[in-house]
Amino acid sequence: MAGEHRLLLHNAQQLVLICTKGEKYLLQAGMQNLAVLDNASVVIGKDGCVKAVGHADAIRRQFSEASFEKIIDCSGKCILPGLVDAHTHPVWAGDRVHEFAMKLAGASYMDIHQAGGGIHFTVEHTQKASEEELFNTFRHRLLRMLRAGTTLVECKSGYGLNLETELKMLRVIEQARQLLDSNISSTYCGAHSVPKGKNATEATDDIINNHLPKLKELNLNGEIHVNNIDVFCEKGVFDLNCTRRILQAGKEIGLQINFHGDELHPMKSAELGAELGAQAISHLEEISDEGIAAMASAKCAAVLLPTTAYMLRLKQPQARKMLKEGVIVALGSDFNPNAYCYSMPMVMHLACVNMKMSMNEALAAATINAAYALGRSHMHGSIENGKQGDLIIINSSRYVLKLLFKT
Ligand SMILES: N=CN[C@@H](CCC(=O)O)C(=O)O
Ligand SMILES: [Zn+2]
Repeated sequence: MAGEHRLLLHNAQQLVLICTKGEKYLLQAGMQNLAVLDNASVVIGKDGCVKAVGHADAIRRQFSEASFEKIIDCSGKCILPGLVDAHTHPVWAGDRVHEFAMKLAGASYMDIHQAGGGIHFTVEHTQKASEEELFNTFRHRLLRMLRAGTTLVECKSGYGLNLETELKMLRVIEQARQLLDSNISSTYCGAHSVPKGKNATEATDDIINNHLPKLKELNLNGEIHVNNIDVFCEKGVFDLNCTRRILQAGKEIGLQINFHGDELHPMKSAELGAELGAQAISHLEEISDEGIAAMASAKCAAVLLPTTAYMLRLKQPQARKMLKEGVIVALGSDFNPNAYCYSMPMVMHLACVNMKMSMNEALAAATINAAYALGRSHMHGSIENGKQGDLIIINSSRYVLKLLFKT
């Protein structure tokens, strides 16, 4: 029987399952006690899903008569589920290296934004760029992410702001979804900034009256597949009221709420997200105690972004307090022209050093919990029967050594 199954990975020194009971997310206790098998094997079926996983001897017995298209000897190596990056801005043109110099000289993120730079600078360049140019740079970035172990990545629009360019970005994301190996969760982020010539209320009206109906139409006829709606809820950008209106309207057309909140100023974004049934909120450096409690009881994931606090010299998000209070903590790279990091191993490393997460907590946050933040943990984020067989093999006998220590 030739190639009855697609793949056998056998004899791994460590096989990091993450969890084993179909958990949709892990809270602190579960994150600290990840499921790991020593001397184990995994079988991937023709459909690309996990068929069996277990101790090497048991798999050998169970599949003694079976044939495989490919067999990889993983002796001395570790197998993990593909990493999940729950927050990126990967489609854009025009670099912002000049702003790094301004920041090093003391300018804040908002100083640059209010002077017309930052997101506005990227919008200007992205509006002018062709779809082909955007696709080519995006493709390169996704491949770099894949090489660093990311197999599911959230990708935002948000450097268009006008309908035409937002749709151009979403088409580019759609093209990558169809042509490349990475799994993508696509996010409409037309409220990433208030476009020049409009105030926040006018921009909000434009999004609700013009952008969202068009997205609904294109989603329904299958031209694009947008999964999430995002808003930059921040002082001087979109206030709580505009944010509420946009997120609510997005939810009404079937999008999951997943937005930027409580980053530079306390906005009560966490409380709003919990109230609206958000799947996730990102950043949260300035979250209130009430916001932490509300997110814990609403099962709304906190997507923490260690590169942002590092690059902008912000205070660190309170990962330890969130974990203690029962929040589902996930991680993202926040890859964008201001935080140029493709690597989830580096993000996990920063989460350990700067946010005081343990190595196991960081790995759970970059796998099952990041998948939950995207509403995809039924198929991604752990190695369990029936889930997508996106795996990484690392050339190390202990996963902590190579993945979290030597990033
Ligand atoms: N804070 C808003 N958005 C991005 C930054 C985007 C940009 O500066 O281009 C973030 O998540 O960090
Ligand atoms: Zn962001």
